[in-house]
Amino acid sequence: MKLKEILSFHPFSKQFSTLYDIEINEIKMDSREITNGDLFVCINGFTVDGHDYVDEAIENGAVAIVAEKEIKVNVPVIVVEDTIRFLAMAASVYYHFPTNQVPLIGVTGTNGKTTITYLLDKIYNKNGKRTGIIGTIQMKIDDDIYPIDNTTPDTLFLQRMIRKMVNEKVDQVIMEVSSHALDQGRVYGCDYNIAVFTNLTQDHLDYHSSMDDYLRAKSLLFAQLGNEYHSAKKKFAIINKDDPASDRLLRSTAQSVVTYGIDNKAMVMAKSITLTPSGTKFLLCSPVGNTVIHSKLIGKFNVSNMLAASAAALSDGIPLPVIKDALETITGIDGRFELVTHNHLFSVIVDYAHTPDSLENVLTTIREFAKKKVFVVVGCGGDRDRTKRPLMANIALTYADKAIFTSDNPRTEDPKVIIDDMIQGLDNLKEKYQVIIDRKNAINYAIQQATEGDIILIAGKGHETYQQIGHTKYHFDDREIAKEALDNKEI
Ligand SMILES: CC(=O)N[C@H]1[C@@H](OP(=O)(O)OP(=O)(O)OC[C@H]2O[C@@H](n3ccc(=O)[nH]c3=O)[C@H](O)[C@@H]2O)O[C@H](CO)[C@@H](O)[C@@H]1O[C@H](C)C(=O)N[C@@H](C)C(=O)N[C@H](CCC(=O)O)C(=O)O
Ligand SMILES: Nc1ncnc2c1ncn2[C@@H]1O[C@H](COP(=O)(O)OP(=O)(O)OP(=O)(O)O)[C@@H](O)[C@H]1O
Ligand SMILES: N[C@H](CCC[C@H](N)C(=O)O)C(=O)O
Ligand SMILES: [Mg+2]
Repeated sequence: MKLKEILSFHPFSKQFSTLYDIEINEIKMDSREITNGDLFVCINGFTVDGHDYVDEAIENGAVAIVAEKEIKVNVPVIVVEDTIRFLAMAASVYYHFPTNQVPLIGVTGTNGKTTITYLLDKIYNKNGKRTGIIGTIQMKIDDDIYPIDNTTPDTLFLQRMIRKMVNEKVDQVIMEVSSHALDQGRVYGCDYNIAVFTNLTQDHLDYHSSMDDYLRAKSLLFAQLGNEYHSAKKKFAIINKDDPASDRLLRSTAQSVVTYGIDNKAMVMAKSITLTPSGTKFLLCSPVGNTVIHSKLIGKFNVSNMLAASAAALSDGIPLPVIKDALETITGIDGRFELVTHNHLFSVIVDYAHTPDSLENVLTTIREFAKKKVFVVVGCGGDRDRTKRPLMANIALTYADKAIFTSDNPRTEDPKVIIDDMIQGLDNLKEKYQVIIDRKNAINYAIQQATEGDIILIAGKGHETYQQIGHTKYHFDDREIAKEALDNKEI
């Protein structure tokens, strides 16, 4: 595509029309990925400033540069106010506006995003639609899997992947939208037809300056739904009335709203809930009818997730019996409340709880069914919100009989310092916890200690198949380690 075409959205694009008749191979934001004929867009990031890599980009073959300041080089430089905004618009143009060509659901909130995207995936599949998913676990088109690094990828990758989905005739794209992505403009230009809000509880306060700032980021998804009622897509905001943030989000959009809730009056509700160790039963009540759901998913929080998915699907006109069929077919989500198979008389559960609220939800659920002792093996991620560490340790000790505090992904932090953050002020509860820095040893220890009827929760890493120490990811899978430990345990 010609550079002047990429620049067509620019407010002063006419001034480029004769100047920039250059053919662009691809748009790139990383100098290391530049090959001959690419356009390099300089992003001033959190770690480094892309403007410092212009020379490298040109050496690698960049034929033009987009920057926030004048740079003296021997290729054209287009100066813009905000390169992040430019990048998103340019990517949309370059990939021919893929999100205008396929319905797109965005799911945001602290917990439950991945779960809801997989519930929606099943519902749309049961409704005869081909789906594409983008989120924490992977990117997926039908059953083809593509690994991704972030829950919500950067603009270029995102637009490219949605273009791929459109080309492969996907009928519905379902994606998680993280607060980082909203804040960093990774989803600028995405044309959503449905935006779903799960809940807002503490996380990411290393990144957001306050809970209010965190909520502001989440609200951008709802603002992005737009104010016009005659666009090509019918648009709906799906809001959890059980969360105190719901009012603020409701006010962020002018589009139609569908509310859901368990404890507060909403349009889509769950009534007569029965929670058991092997599943959940509830009456799904909606404006188009009621139906009983027998689900294999465990815990009240998963009822909330099922309501969110149902509300979104109902707003899109999917019949209630299809929704029921899908919710009843799903046996579980990878690494979420996943029971590790065993021949022992105690249970091992691997779960992705890595926030105070999710840990509390999972542990209270387990506590309700536990007949004997509950063990929890848990750590906190490095280079992430430090203030959630003592909260998570407190929750572990409140609901479990014994906690083993260990490493999650330490990243560039000293794992011992992370655990010290967790256990600060807990000296009086020393007999209730053990510190074992090595996660494998911690899991082994818990499994050795457990006896008949006990439950062990291994929290924080769920589906992850790596442990990140420093900048390196080593193979590590809680489920594999637990199975190995179970095999070695003498009965
Ligand atoms: C804090 C944060 O969000 N950082 C994101 C940010 O990276 P950054 O600002 O540090 O980038 P940088 O390294 O400073 O580089 C700046 C620019 O220079 C370029 N560069 C850099 C080096 C070089 O040699 N040449 C070069 O051109 C880079 O390509 C980039 O364009 O922009 C990158 C590209 O979009 C992201 O991949 C990166 O996510 C990092 C990896 C990350 O860990 N993010 C986490 C916190 C995150 O986003 N998590 C959420 C999920 C959270 C949740 O809800 O649980 C997610 O969506 O995954
Ligand atoms: N609705 C919910 N409310 C509270 N906790 C939940 C809810 N749904 C799931 N959880 C807990 O949160 C964990 C993560 O769930 P899930 O992966 O669906 O959330 P997520 O929002 O995608 O997380 P991430 O921010 O890491 O992408 C689960 O393993 C479970 O412990
Ligand atoms: N998307 C989350 C995942 C956290 C998972 C946990 N295992 C950790 O490493 O802290 C984040 O990047 O904060
Ligand atoms: Mg997720």
